Amino acid sequence: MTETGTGAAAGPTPGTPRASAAPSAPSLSELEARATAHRDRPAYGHDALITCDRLVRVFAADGIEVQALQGLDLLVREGELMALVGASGSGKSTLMNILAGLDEPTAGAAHVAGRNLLAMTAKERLSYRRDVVGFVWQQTARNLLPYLTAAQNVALPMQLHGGRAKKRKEKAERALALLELLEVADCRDRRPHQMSGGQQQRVAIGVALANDPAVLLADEPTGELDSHTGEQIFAAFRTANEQLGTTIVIVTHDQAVASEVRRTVAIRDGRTSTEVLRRTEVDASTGEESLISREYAMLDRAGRLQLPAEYTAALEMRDRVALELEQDHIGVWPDNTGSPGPRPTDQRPTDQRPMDARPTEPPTRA
Ligand SMILES: Nc1ncnc2c1ncn2[C@@H]1O[C@H](COP(=O)(O)OP(=O)(O)OP(=O)(O)O)[C@@H](O)[C@H]1O
Repeated sequence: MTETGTGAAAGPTPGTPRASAAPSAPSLSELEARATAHRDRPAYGHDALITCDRLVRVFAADGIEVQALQGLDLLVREGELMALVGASGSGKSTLMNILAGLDEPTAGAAHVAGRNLLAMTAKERLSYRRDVVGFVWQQTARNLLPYLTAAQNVALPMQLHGGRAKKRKEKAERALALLELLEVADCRDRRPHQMSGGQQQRVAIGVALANDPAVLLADEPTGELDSHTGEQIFAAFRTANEQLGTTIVIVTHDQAVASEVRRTVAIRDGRTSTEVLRRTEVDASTGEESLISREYAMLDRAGRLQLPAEYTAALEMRDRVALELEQDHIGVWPDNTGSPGPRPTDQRPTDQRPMDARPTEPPTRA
């Protein structure tokens, strides 16, 4: 096997050992062509609605530094309804606060709907929070003003919105239309304490949608609710996504919510680590529909890949691994320095088979 200290992306021709001779120096015209290609290629995330590029957020408290985000990359396309999951302390809320315009990253880049989140003036930040993003928080009490009715709560962001002023009647009509869409029109004249937690959260979604934001952010919106009510809240998000086309990002610990969306991104130690994509497949012969779900590891822009802990533990991989580029996948072997390298695949006992990173036919979980 070829021993290599660099990523497979710069590896040898598939299936052949890495050449030992140094490559010849590129000519001036080759260097020029490379520089032009580099300059002309589209920027990372140019076609995404949300782009987080190597986002870092360091908190300093009592002389101790906490790296809440450690170079997080994330792209969200317009019209997506996706979930963010991760252990407590992995950085989910930190990311949401940055996307909501409530906090600023220490380094990296973040763009939402064409706004650069690191270069907004106080005035731009205010207009961003009013018009570009809407948010729904876990604590139902944080989402609504207690002394206003549901209809008044939904109309309030429209009243605070500057510029193209809507007439009072139009605002009231839009507030009612949103409450109807979210199936809480019957609560329009009730104050929050006269509504259930689930009704309050649906009204809160109405408030977040009032100014027709490009993005709706929700941090644990079903956290304080029982599972049945949680399903109803998730249905309300789906309605907003499908009928209004709003892009929605939901942070959740709720497995039912995470498994309902097409895309779930997991954050680990302040970085995106894995992603589960789901799609519906129809059996050509029976016409039966089934949900196909596949888990992918994230490859960052520097070519770094985080291997799942259970995989590395199963093969006792630590510190170093050996890589081999094959025609359609990359093999990853535990470091067995001092012992012969892995034998060709067909002669290897099953328990010594490498972990394969194939571009096609990844494991499928229903
Ligand atoms: N204002 C702050 N000052 C200091 N440390 C902070 C601050 N906010 C967050 N942190 C730390 O940053 C890390 C990430 O926190 P964050 O709240 O983003 O995690 P989370 O994934 O949302 O967790 P949870 O699921 O428990 O809400 C944690 O170690 C947390 O203690």
